[in-house]
Amino acid sequence: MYLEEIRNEINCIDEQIVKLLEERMELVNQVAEIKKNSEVAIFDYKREQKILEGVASQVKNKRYEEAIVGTFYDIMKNSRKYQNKKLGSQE
Ligand SMILES: C=C(O[C@@H]1C=C(C(=O)O)C=C[C@H]1O)C(=O)O
Repeated sequence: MYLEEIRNEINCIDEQIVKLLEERMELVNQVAEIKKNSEVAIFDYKREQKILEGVASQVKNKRYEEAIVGTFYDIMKNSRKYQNKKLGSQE
């Protein structure tokens, strides 16, 4: 495949990822609403570790595992950043 063709495929995948990330953030926003009215902390280390372990076990090609797990780590870091901003925390 030529560079342009490969990049077009990447663009299609990116569109799907953006759509799914937006859906994920809608749910994160709902979680934040619940946290706002309770004592539940924004950061849940155990939950994040479980998610990362689950992601690692789903990756079929182990050459990509580090990159994909790292991506999910960043997704959750930004999810927390969003929640902290929404809830006005200094974290
Ligand atoms: C969304 C939550 O808040 C944080 C972000 C998470 C995520 O983006 O998946 C998971 C755990 C928490 O550290 C949650 O508590 O479920």
